[in-house]
Amino acid sequence: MAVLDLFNLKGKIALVTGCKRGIGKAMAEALAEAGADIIGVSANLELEGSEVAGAVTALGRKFYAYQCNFNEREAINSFCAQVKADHPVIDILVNNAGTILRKPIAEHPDEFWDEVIAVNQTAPFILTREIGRDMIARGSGKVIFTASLLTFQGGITVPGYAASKGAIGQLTKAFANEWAAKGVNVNAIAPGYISTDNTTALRADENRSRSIMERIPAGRWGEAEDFKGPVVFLASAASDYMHGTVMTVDGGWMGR
Ligand SMILES: NC(=O)c1ccc[n+]([C@@H]2O[C@H](COP(=O)([O-])OP(=O)(O)OC[C@H]3O[C@@H](n4cnc5c(N)ncnc54)[C@H](O)[C@@H]3O)[C@@H](O)[C@H]2O)c1
Repeated sequence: MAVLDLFNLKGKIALVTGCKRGIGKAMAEALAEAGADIIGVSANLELEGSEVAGAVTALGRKFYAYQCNFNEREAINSFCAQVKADHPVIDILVNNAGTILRKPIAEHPDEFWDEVIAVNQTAPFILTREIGRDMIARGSGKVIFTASLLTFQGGITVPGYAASKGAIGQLTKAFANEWAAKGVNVNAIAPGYISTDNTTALRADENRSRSIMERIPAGRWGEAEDFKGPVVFLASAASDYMHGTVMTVDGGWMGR
């Protein structure tokens, strides 16, 4: 196969969670540019007529909008049943949706812990198990988890986030160990410090923002667009021999 054909996703269908904005939106658009139709899912009924839906359809690809609050276990189960009934074949699953709730550990409420673990850890586990089950039956599929620098580090005031993203690193390996021989690639992308709504407060704090930037070897914060290449790579035949990898996209932060 010619090398550029390895990245071609024509005829594939990709489910991207949390694709209304930020990294998920850039990834959905990139997968569509590479040829895939997109199933988008968001916590609210906000994807109908959204910018991402417009961008995907303008490329001549289909966009299917779904709603699911990943903080509700029953909603996840019904979403999985519905999307599998509507789309018997899903080739690519991108577990991007995530949330972060900050408070020092001594005052950290149970509700913060429960919500962050539910959205960042339990939902991607259930989705991957349910949608991946059909992938292993077919003998092909690509799963991409979204990790973080806090997959490797503890962070400050975000214990649930660090615990859930650490778990994502382990789940990536656990799924890969069972599914690599069944033709399904399971890998993760670990973003560094990226300019999205997730980091608005951090970037507004001039001192913290400057000290973060001084530690990034690339000398700049990341942008959502920096994830377009990595996601297409992990979703395509170009990465067929990659299993259980947590790929940092962090301007060099982890190597420092
Ligand atoms: N921005 C960064 O610096 C950074 C760093 C490391 C990891 N990440 C991870 O990258 C992913 C995308 O983050 P982003 O920066 O684009 O953030 P974002 O806040 O712009 O997007 C997060 C997405 O997740 C969705 N989401 C949140 N809670 C949900 C729920 N209960 N149910 C369903 N969907 C829900 C949101 O609707 C949104 O579309 C997340 O998993 C995040 O943890 C981001």
